[in-house]
Amino acid sequence: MSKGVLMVNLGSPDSTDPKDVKKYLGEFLMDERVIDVPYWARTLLVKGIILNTRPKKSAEAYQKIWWDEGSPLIVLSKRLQSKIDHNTSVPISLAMRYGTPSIKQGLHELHDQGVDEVLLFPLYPQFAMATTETILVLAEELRKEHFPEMSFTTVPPFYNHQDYIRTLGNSIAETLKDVEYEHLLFSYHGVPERHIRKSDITNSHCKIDGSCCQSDSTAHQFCYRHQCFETTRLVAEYLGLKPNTYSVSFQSRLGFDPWLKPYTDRTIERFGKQGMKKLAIVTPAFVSDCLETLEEIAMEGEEIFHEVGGKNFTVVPCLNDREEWVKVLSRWIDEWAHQKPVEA
Ligand SMILES: C=CC1=C(C)c2cc3[nH]c(cc4nc(cc5[nH]c(cc1n2)c(C)c5CCC(=O)O)C(CCC(=O)O)=C4C)c(C)c3C=C
Ligand SMILES: [Fe+2]
Repeated sequence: MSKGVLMVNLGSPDSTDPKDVKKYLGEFLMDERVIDVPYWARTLLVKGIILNTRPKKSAEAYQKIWWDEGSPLIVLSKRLQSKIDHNTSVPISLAMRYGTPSIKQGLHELHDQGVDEVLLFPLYPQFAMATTETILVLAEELRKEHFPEMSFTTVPPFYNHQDYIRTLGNSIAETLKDVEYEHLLFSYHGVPERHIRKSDITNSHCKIDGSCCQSDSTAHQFCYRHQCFETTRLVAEYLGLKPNTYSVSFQSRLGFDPWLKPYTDRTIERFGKQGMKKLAIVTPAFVSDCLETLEEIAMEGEEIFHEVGGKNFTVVPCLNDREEWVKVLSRWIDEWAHQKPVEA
């Protein structure tokens, strides 16, 4: 048996050309775990409505953050992969759930190196059906069809892992060490409330009423909302943050269904209107900076804050290819690679 790792992130369009953005959004939004309505309704919504207007708007947003080497999300994921590759002895491939390099390409790359035992590593701290689950489902479909000799092990969501909490906490502390701020906002990517209910394995726990995420439940294993609150609680504890100096919000909603609240844009606006002048924001649902952090938070978020009288707006960068993070991931991979197979 030969081991290898497939790290998977979300993906980006191939370029900022609206045609490429349309292709990417088409693949992304036609995923039944992202827009979870029946196929006919999804087709009508995505191909009949969203893809007629959104690609132009999204392409303009991508143009504001695009780097000479390409999409920040892809460039940063590649830098992370390359640094981990230097630290570990097992082959590491990188794939994107949407766009390129695809999961199929990543598995082929490992297959060509003789790998038959794969560690699937979704690059998401918190579980969501629109992120972790869709990666695992697609990878398994591809395995059955094209790589039946391969076996998979999965890295579980690491939202409460002490190594992740420490690394995130240190990165926040480093960014904010000489910064004056009145409040630290933990802004997570939003999901429709319906997604949270669908992922409730008990079918009865989830109320999305502010209290269910705090009580003990096996449902939390798959509850994005609970996991976001836990990451926040643990980081706040690690940093010794005082109550009421930090809070949680959810960004990037799409469509008219209720999404997780409070919404980040409205929270920033409210803070400014209440007279807050110095706000810091961290985005722990993303391990790599991307459109959602560089444009929606660092540009749009700052504009909203300034419009309502806010002054200092500080954004904590994602973990990206930070040395401490590279060391943590390399160690996790090495520990998996060198563990002995369980005897039958
Ligand atoms: C129904 C739509 C969407 C759900 C649900 C959703 C969940 C979700 N997404 C991320 C991470 C990222 N999303 C990004 C971009 C993005 N997300 C959606 C829609 C949903 N996301 C759209 C339409 C887009 C594209 C841009 C746009 O048109 O606004 C990105 C950035 C990609 C990049 O190229 O930089 C990330 C990362 C998470 C973690 C998540 C659920 C927890
Ligand atoms: Fe998204």
